[in-house]
Amino acid sequence: MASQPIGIAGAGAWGTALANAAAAAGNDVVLWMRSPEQADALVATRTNERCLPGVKLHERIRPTAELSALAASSAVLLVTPAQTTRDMSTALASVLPVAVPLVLCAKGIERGSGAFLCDVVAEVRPGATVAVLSGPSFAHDVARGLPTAVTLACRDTALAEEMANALSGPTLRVYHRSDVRGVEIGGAAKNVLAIACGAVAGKGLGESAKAALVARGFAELLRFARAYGGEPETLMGLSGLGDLVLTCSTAQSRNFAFGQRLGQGMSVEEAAGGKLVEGAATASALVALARAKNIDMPIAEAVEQILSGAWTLDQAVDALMNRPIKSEH
Ligand SMILES: NC(=O)C1=CN([C@@H]2O[C@H](COP(=O)(O)OP(=O)(O)OC[C@H]3O[C@@H](n4cnc5c(N)ncnc54)[C@H](OP(=O)(O)O)[C@@H]3O)[C@@H](O)[C@H]2O)C=CC1
Ligand SMILES: O=C(CO)COP(=O)(O)O
Repeated sequence: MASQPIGIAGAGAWGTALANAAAAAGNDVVLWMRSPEQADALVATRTNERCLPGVKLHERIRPTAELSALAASSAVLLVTPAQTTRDMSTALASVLPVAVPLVLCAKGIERGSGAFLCDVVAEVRPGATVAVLSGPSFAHDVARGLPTAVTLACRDTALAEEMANALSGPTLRVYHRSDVRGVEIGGAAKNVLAIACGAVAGKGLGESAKAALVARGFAELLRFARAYGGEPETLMGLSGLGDLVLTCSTAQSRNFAFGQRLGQGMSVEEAAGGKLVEGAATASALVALARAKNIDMPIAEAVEQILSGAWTLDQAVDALMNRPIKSEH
């Protein structure tokens, strides 16, 4: 794997941080972005000031706006927003040999279709190998070389191990697993739950309420994953509980910060502030999938009702607090 470069499609905060980590792990990296101007700027300045300010690009990274430059990669990490997965994997299918695995790094479920992102890729790139990389990892932490651990899942266990080894470096530790579905569910669902935690913080409802949301949110996550074929052990690991705890803890998370601003009384548009909020894009699909299998997900449901304008935050709190008392599970 080390003789060929690792390809990265998407040079936002996470794509750039992963490019640096992959290069630090001893790989040549081809970093694709859609804007030729941005690629020229990265080549000239060796920084990505717009997305990851203050971080120097590793010398083994080659920025480009030519998608075909990814064709010789040993694997391509797709690091554009979840809702671009269909278009991006279709575009990649036209330039990548089918043998090149695609590693999905976005966290979400496709809106409208309700499709898991791995299934989207399987549809547009039949026969190709798909993997998922997820876990508690802020781009800025990884880029600063702070110790971080994530999970890479692929049904081909030997390939999962090979890719995890190739991406692991001095400060990024990549575990491997075969449960692709469990890993992708953890990443997608925790963003929706983090919006609820942020709203609790923004409204000043206290640390006890926040801890209750994390615990009850995790119960929702487990229920959902079980119903959709994820392994409970996966959800108890980095990509489930680990990422839920991280994202529910700090306004460094865009999802948490978005919820916090909602809690302070801002509208949905104001609260997003032009930033990528994956939980807001995924909430309706997550809730629709839960309803389709009668999975009880009151916190995710409350987030969706707030985002759709059906409930105020006060109504959501009332709804959650006035559910029938029941056995905890
Ligand atoms: N940031 C983080 O800490 C982490 C993020 N993630 C996940 O990674 C994914 C990306 O997040 P992040 O990098 O932070 O987001 P950013 O907003 O920083 O970057 C998004 C990138 O995607 C590009 N992009 C947007 N739309 C398209 C499109 N239609 N076609 C091609 N490229 C497009 C943008 O290009 P342009 O600049 O031209 O608009 C930009 O380079 C998300 O799913 C997120 O949940 C996962 C772990 C950590
Ligand atoms: O997924 C993340 C950390 O693991 C990043 O979360 P945000 O998208 O909420 O910033």
